[in-house]
Amino acid sequence: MNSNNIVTLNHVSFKYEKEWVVKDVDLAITSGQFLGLVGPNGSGKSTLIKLMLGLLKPDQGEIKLFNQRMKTFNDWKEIGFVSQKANSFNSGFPASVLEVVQSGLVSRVGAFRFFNHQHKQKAQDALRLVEMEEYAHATIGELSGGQQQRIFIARALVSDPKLLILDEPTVGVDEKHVSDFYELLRKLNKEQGISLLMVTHDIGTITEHATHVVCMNKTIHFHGESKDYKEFSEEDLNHLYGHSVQALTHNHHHDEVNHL
Ligand SMILES: Nc1ncnc2c1ncn2[C@@H]1O[C@H](COP(=O)(O)OP(=O)(O)OP(=O)(O)O)[C@@H](O)[C@H]1O
Repeated sequence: MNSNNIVTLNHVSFKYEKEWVVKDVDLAITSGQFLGLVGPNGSGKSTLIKLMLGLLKPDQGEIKLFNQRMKTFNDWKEIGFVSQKANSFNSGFPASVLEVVQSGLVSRVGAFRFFNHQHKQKAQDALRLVEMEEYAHATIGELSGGQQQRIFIARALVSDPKLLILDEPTVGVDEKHVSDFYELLRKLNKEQGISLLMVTHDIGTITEHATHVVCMNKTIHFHGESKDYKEFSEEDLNHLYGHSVQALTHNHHHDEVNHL
């Protein structure tokens, strides 16, 4: 047992129906890491995250959060989650940015109580962290995909989590804003000390940002420091993805990356 472990998976396997989707996964996320999770379409990345969040139950193996068994763990404010479709709000959706961010505190406040000044302050602090303070009173649907993404990160940060899990957060973010987005993640990781787990298809760029990389296709094929992932050969990747990924590692355009 490592006291720095935030998430620990021991021999975790899961199937929705007959086929294993996650098979015998051993993995630890330790405090301070920025872990990039990559793998082909349908390789079990989102399923693995749902298992970590307690939304699915493993068929085999065990998951611990902060060294506590999932069954007894109830400190969910320690884990923030931003889902895949968080940045596709309909432009008519009638909620202000501040309301969306405050809604991240509902589990603390209780569904039928009102937000007080302190909650509003926390929401404003979270907006400052993602550099969206001036949009507090804007309507969420008016913002661009990239701006909405930041708001949903603020919503996940409002309860001061130790781990932030992001499922494909750069999808829908304008390409010219992707580097600003990575800069935000760097700041959260290095300056705020928040550990990050990010699912991404950007196998070409993730090693520049993440401290560690996990590459999976049902089982884990690589888990280590980003610098060592670069040595995981193109041949290994082609084998794993079942086709040539050479072009993809040098081209970060989403349309092409999504073919993985
Ligand atoms: N609710 C479900 N019921 C049945 N099968 C499912 C369900 N959700 C996912 N699957 C299947 O499980 C496998 C893994 O899916 P998962 O979404 O975890 O992969 P992924 O790596 O996140 O994929 P992508 O990169 O395309 O988002 C796929 O074959 C998928 O079709």
